[in-house]
Amino acid sequence: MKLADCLKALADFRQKNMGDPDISEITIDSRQVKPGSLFFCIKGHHVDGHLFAVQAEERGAAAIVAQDPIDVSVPVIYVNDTHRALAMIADRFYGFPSHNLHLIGVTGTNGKTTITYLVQSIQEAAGINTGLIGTMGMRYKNKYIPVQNTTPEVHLIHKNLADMKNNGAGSVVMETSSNALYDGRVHGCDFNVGIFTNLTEDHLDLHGTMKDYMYAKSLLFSQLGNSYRNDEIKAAVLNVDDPASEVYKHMTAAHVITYGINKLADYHATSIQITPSGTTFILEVGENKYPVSMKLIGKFSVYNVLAALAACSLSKIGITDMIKTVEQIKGVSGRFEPVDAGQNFTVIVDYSHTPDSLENALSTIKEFAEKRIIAIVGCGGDRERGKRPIMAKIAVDESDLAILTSDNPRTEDPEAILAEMETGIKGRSYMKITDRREAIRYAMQNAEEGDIVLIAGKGHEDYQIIGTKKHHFDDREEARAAIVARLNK
Ligand SMILES: CC(=O)N[C@H]1[C@@H](OP(=O)(O)OP(=O)(O)OC[C@H]2O[C@@H](n3ccc(=O)[nH]c3=O)[C@H](O)[C@@H]2O)O[C@H](CO)[C@@H](O)[C@@H]1O[C@H](C)C(=O)N[C@@H](C)C(=O)N[C@H](CCC(=O)O)C(=O)O
Ligand SMILES: Nc1ncnc2c1ncn2[C@@H]1O[C@H](COP(=O)(O)OP(=O)(O)OP(=O)(O)O)[C@@H](O)[C@H]1O
Ligand SMILES: N[C@H](CCC[C@H](N)C(=O)O)C(=O)O
Ligand SMILES: [Mg+2]
Repeated sequence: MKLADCLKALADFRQKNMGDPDISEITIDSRQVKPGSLFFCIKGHHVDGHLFAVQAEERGAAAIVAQDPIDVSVPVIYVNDTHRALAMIADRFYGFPSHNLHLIGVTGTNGKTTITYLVQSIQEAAGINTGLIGTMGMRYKNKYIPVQNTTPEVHLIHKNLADMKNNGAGSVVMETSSNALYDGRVHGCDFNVGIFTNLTEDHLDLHGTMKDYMYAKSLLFSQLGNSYRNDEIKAAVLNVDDPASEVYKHMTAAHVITYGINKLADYHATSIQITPSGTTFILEVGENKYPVSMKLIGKFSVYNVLAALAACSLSKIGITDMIKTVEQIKGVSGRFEPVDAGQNFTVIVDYSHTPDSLENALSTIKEFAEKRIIAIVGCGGDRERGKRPIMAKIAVDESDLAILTSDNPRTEDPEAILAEMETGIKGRSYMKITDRREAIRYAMQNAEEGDIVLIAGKGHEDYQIIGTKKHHFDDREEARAAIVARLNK
C-alpha cells in the first residue's frame, strides 16, 4: 500500500520530507524494521521510541510516524498521538479485518482465557471457523503465534485478524485486558459481542482505584452497538452477580444478555454440585431446564460456561449441541489442572494470581477436601503490590499449610516481595521457601495421603522471569519430577 493511502486513515497529520513510498509492513520496534517498513515512534513506559527513529531509517524504514520532532530524511508523518495513529493506519492497512468478522471480546479480572477457549471450542464444534487471541497465544487452525501480552499490540491484532479471516475464519474471540482497553490496543476493532466476567482487585498499579479499573473495562461496552450496520449482532453478555454489570448495562447501546447464579438471569445455573472430577448443574434458559455434567471444576467454572453459552447462542448454535461440547472439554491448560504421577495425594496447578482467583481455587478445593490443603503461593514482581498481603492472608486463612514462595520476581528482589506478602499474616503460622522449585519439592515430599496441594499463580507458564531473563520453569513438570523422585526413593 502507498503511504498516501495509509494516511487516509488519519483525520489530521502533517508530513515533513515529501514522498509517497510503498509500505510493506508496519512496526513499532526499530529492531524489526525491514526495507519498506512504516515505523511508529511510541513513547513507552521504559524508553521513548522517538530515540530509535535514526536506527529505523538506517534499517530501511520507508517512512516514520512521530509525535515529537525527529531528524531523519525519509518522509515523517507528524500526528498528535502515534499510538492512536498506529491503530487507525493498521486497521486500514490490513483491510479493516474486524468488519464482516464476528468478533467477540472478553474482559474481566478472571476467566477470560477460559471463556475464550470455551467459545472457540463451542463455535468450532458447530462448524464456525474461530480464531483465538489471548494469554496463551494466537491460535487459528494449526497455526500458533506466541504473544507477549494477553491482548497484543494493536497492529498485531489487525494483522492477525486479517490473517485469520483470509484463511477462512468467520469469527474471532479475543481477551481484551483492561490494560489494552485503557492503552487503546483495540482501537479499530469492531466488536459484535462483549463478555464481562467479573471485577476484583488486580492491576491497581496501572488503574489506581477500583473505580478507574471498572471504567477501563467499560470501554468495551460503551463502544459496543453505538452504530448498527444492517442487522448485525451487537450484544453485551453480562454477569448479573457482579455489581459492575449494572453500570455496563446502562453504558452500552447493545442488546444485553445476562448470566449468573445468585440472581435470575437469561442463562442461569442452579443445583450446582462440585466433586474432584467435575461439576454438575441445571442450566435454566427461560422456561427450559437442561442438566449439565462437565469435567471443569468449581463454581467459577460454571460462571465461565454460562458466559460462553450465552455468547455462543448469538451465533445461533443449538443449546443441546453447545452443552454436548462443554461436557467433552477436559480443561484448559494450567487452569485447575491436576498433576498425576501415581502419588496418593492430589496436586492441582492453577493460574490463580489474583486475590479473587486464589480464594475461588481454595474454596473450590475445600468443597471436596477430606484431609489437609497445602497452598503454594507467590506474587509477581513489577506488578500491583496491594494484592500481596491480601493473597498471603487468603492462603493462610484457607489452607492448612501455606507455603509462600516466588512467582515471577522480574526486576524486584524476591525477598522484598515476600516481605510485603508477610505483612498480611503477622503472627500467623506459615512457611516461606523463596526458591519456587524448592517450595514445590518440599510440598511433594511432605504431602500425606489424601492431602490436596494447590500450586497457584503460574498455571500454563513454562518460564520464570528473574530480572529481565526468562528461564524455563513449569510448575507441572516440577511437581511431577518431585513426585517421581519421592516414589523412587
Ligand atoms: C507496562 C506495559 O504495558 N508495557 C508494554 C509496552 O512496553 P513498554 O512501554 O515498556 O515499551 P518500551 O520498552 O518503553 O519501548 C517503547 C517503544 O520503543 C520501541 N523500541 C524499544 C527499544 C528499541 O531498541 N527499539 C525500539 O523501537 C519499543 O518497541 C516500543 O514501541 O508496550 C509493549 C508493546 O506493545 C508491550 O508489550 C508492553 O507490555 C508488557 C510486556 C507488559 O507486561 N504489559 C502488561 C502490564 C500488560 O499489558 N498486561 C495485560 C494483561 C493483563 C491481564 O490479563 O491480567 C496484557 O494485555 O498483556
Ligand atoms: N469466572 C471466574 N471467576 C473467578 N475466578 C476465576 C474465574 N475463571 C477462572 N478463575 C480463576 O482465575 C484463574 C485464571 O483464569 P483465566 O486464565 O481464565 O483468567 P484470565 O482472566 O484470562 O487471567 P489473565 O488476566 O491472567 O489473562 C484460574 O486459574 C482460576 O483460578
Ligand atoms: N496477565 C497477568 C499475568 C500474571 C501472572 C503471574 N504469574 C505474574 O507473573 O504475576 C499480568 O501480566 O499481570
Ligand atoms: Mg488470560
